[in-house]
Amino acid sequence: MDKIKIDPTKEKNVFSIIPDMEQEKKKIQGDYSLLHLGISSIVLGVAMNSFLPITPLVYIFYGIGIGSTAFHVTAKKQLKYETLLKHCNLYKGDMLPQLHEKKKTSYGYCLRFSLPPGLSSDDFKNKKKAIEQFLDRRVEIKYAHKNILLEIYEKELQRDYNFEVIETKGILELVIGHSYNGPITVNLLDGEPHMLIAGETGAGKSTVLRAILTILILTKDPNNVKLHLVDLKRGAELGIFRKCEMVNSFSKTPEEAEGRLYKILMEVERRYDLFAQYDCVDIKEYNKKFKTKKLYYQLVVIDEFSELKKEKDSLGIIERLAAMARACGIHLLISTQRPSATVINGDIKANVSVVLGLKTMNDVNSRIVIDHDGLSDLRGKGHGILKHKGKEIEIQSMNLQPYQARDLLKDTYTKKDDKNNFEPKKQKTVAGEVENFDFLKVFKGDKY
Ligand SMILES: Nc1ncnc2c1ncn2[C@@H]1O[C@H](COP(=O)(O)OP(=O)(O)OP(=O)(O)O)[C@@H](O)[C@H]1O
Repeated sequence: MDKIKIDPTKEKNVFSIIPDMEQEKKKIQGDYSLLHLGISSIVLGVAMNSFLPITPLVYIFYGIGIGSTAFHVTAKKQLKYETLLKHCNLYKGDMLPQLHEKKKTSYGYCLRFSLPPGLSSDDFKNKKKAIEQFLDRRVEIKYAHKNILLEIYEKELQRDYNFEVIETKGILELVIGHSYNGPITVNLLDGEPHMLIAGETGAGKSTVLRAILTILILTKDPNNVKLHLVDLKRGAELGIFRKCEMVNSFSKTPEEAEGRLYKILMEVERRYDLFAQYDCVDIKEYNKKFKTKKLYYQLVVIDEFSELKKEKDSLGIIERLAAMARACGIHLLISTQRPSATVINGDIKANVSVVLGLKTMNDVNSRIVIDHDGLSDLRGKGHGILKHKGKEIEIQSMNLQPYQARDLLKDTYTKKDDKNNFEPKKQKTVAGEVENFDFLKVFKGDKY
């Protein structure tokens, strides 16, 4: 590890400990004379303006003033990063990483560099501490598409957010947590229909899922949304929701889950037939046409969906649902603690585009989840990166413990719960919803 004792705010110190930086020092001094020229020109322009009528000369002074001040500021910024890279030995021969983009973000800045031949992303990552000392800021270094992303944090995200019920407008607009700019929501009816939550054990998947579902149940009309819960930890995590009116089915084992998924797939097919019959393109149009026989939206929630691979058809059905269910109002919210390439395969990735990446064990898993490193550096306990609509947002989920959720939900418990078995209340079928069809007979053996 490099030992550097400098005050990063004072360039003087930097140059005094790095002898080959003398030239940089001269350049910056040159830029300061530009700044002086800029300021004096503006002052002269203002002075002339108050004594003389506006003349072209005044404009020339203003022009020189503004131009040279701007040049000074840009050159100084550029030099700051060049100095940083040189100071941290991040160059090869006389080639520095090239700065391609500097973006203002909710947390500070993100710089995108390409690397010169011979310099690797690991070289960059090994210098994380040195860069942090130089900039006096927390940084994250990520590798994405052959570029290095250097995220500079001007602010820190709070570590603990108490749970609060946040109302959202959309029928399936989920509250994920807090970012630097306040609560963050994802509307599954607005372009990106399915969501994945991935992270190692203890990363906070169950807690964030609990908070999302509690808010959904407390704030949305159960006549518009129904939930299918699949909890392959034998019902231990999602069990607190099973008696809620909004919950349509609850599966605790891979076999039960497979049966339920077949049934949901049949419902997808039935809805497509309905749309074809009544000349509608999707659920929105259908519900507009048939106001008294509306189809409800369905959210299929699967906690630990990698467990489903024991039932050979289940992953295939999930892939199929992810690919075709959106137009008919059926959406997926799936979580896994095994973000391997076989679980989060190409089909899932292509169709489940909203991703909440929580802490992962290593960079390989991070790349599988969000396409670049970074998740292994998170703090855990609900600290995550949300990928949504082409953006990435650092979030902290709200802390909702099971006993708190149970307390909040008790008024929504409308179902009997005998010996832990879920007895779904006989649903009034909407527009002839599939209920008692022998789906297994029909689908077993079919290829999905
Ligand atoms: N947003 C949060 N704020 C504070 N503490 C949290 C938060 N999320 C999770 N935790 C704490 O972190 C621990 C692990 O959380 P949780 O059980 O949700 O993780 P998990 O990813 O579901 O783990 P597993 O896969 O082993 O079930 C718990 O003690 C929980 O209280």
